[in-house]
Amino acid sequence: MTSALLLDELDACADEGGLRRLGCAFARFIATLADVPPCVLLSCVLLSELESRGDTCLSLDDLVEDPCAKLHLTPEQCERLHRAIGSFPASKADWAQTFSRCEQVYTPGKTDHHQPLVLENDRLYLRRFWRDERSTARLVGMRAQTRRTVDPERAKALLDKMFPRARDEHEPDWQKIACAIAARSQVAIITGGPGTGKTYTVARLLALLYALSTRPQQLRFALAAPSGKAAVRLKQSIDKALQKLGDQVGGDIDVAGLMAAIPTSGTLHSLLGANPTTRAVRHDVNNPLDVDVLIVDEASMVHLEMMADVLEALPANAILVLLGDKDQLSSVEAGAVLGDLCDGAQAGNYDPETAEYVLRTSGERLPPAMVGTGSPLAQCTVMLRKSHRYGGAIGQLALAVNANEVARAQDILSQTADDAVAWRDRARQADLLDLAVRGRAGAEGGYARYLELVAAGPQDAGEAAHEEWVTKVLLAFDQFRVLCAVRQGDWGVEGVNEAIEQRLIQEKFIVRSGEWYAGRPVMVTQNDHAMGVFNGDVGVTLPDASAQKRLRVYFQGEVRVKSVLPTRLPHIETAYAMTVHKVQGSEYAHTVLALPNKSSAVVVRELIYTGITRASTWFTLCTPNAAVLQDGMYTQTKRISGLRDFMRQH
Ligand SMILES: Nc1ncnc2c1ncn2[C@@H]1O[C@H](COP(=O)(O)OP(=O)(O)OP(=O)(O)O)[C@@H](O)[C@H]1O
Repeated sequence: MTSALLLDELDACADEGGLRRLGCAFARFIATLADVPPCVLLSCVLLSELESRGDTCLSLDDLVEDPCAKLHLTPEQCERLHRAIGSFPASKADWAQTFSRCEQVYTPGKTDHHQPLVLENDRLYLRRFWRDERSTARLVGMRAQTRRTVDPERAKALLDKMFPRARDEHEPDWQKIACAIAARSQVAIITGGPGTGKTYTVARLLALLYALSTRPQQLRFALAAPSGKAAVRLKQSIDKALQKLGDQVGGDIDVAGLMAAIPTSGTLHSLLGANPTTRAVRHDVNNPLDVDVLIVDEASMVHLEMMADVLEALPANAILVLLGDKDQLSSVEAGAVLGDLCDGAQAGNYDPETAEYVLRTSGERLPPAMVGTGSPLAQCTVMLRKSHRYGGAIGQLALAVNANEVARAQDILSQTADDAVAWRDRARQADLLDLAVRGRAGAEGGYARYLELVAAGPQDAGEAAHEEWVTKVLLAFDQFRVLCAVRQGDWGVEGVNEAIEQRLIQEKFIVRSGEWYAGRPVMVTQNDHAMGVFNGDVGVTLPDASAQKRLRVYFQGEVRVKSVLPTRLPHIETAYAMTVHKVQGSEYAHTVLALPNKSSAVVVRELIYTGITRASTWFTLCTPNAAVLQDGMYTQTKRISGLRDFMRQH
């Protein structure tokens, strides 16, 4: 009876917009399977809500405090739920007992009936997240314990060639250390902020593996990233780094042979042969990937399910290298895998045996404070600590935000000596629109530049001139971007896009007669394999090369531009302004970050850090209310996950 009452109250909360319907439907489904106490049904709804926020499980500690508090409901709605439930288990042990008595909850050690819920390590899981966390921990743990044999003299000779030491350099060369460590590992993690040389390092790692291999011509490499754009960027950066390396090392390493052996880079979805509609993958433990070395870039964006799939599909003797910035926003979907795996990366936690190996193979001495005891994975993890891209204000600002030094961040933002950083505080939306159209003094950017190119059109008739023009327009558009933290309101991506469009019409940069017009930038919001466009791809609408001036949307492909008819793109949104989440893995010469006028759970330190580090040359912060910056910097997202605990068990 109370269960029925609770389910009705939950539906009422969903009707009022306070809860996702999916969670309520899940609770109803569980109630049809067995006689389940109301507090367990509420936990089902909570699990579903938490999943939508990126958590993989529900901690019993949170339940003891107040299960309703986590639901973000009104006090009145909470009271109704409390009334329907009656009383809650009083302690963590009582909650654990309630769950373990429930038929629909599996507790490891008991008979497994494939129940939809699982209780382990004082956490309640939906079964698929429990399975993925366990399997990720098991497979990463197994790989971390496997050592490959490396000839230390040969490795040192190669590493010395690839990383010549500057005379005045006294700090350890973490890039060289990363290569030495990764060369003996079946799984390696190379983490670091933007411009710390993750790609530079991995290009050298590939050269090292190639040169150390007894059968280099047969080595099968694969490069992948969570988004198409990041995949394209990875291959371009590796090619560039290898070309330079070839000039540096001459004939000592067959860099040309290596470059020929490296295929184009793709998304993780395409690597695994994922079916976009069913989530099924073609490659798994029974049909493993045909690779010896897999490099995954932007690993902070890889969600739990994807990481578990990659690990399952990778042959046991293949080398997996994860590259990413552990401090960036986590994946949109549930999990914070890279952050969890990099738990001790800052501290190092290297064993004396690792320190000795690193010294022998690279000549680098690990700082004594970082040597002690650590997990097997810590022996395979390296954090790069020196930015080669930012010496100035942007780098300092990113560091201050990351270290939660609010006053220092505000000082850097307020200084006027360095044009790289500017702060528009107490901004009105009109200030943001000025920035969006013309940029600011001391910094290039503003959408006027690419729209002037659009208006000028190709220099000549013919396909070649058209393609040259399209490439220039896409390049110019990609120099500048307005980023928003939220979706709704005057400072959200929807309102800002609309306002920028109106301003561009007023200033006659665009002529809009319908939904589609020349110059309209759009972002794809759903993968479309048939059209070859993927979630997050950004293109610009332009007249095609024919005399009819029919509009097409042009995207930068890996080698050439590709185009799609607007009518073939049902899932897009205008992209003058984009959310910070959507631009992870991208970089613009000038980035403008607009924060909303009220603090919210979305504006957190990782988001501000990720926004700042999208800028390569100029960064402008636009805040209607400076308190939102402060509040955001103080707040760090803590995704609930049991991966760290599972890792400790392996
Ligand atoms: N040891 C080094 N010596 C000289 N230049 C370097 C070194 N390491 C990196 N760089 C240069 O610094 C720039 C940034 O390096 P890279 O792109 O590898 O960094 P990243 O960490 O992969 O950046 P992102 O966060 O954008 O992915 C590149 O131009 C690279 O050539």
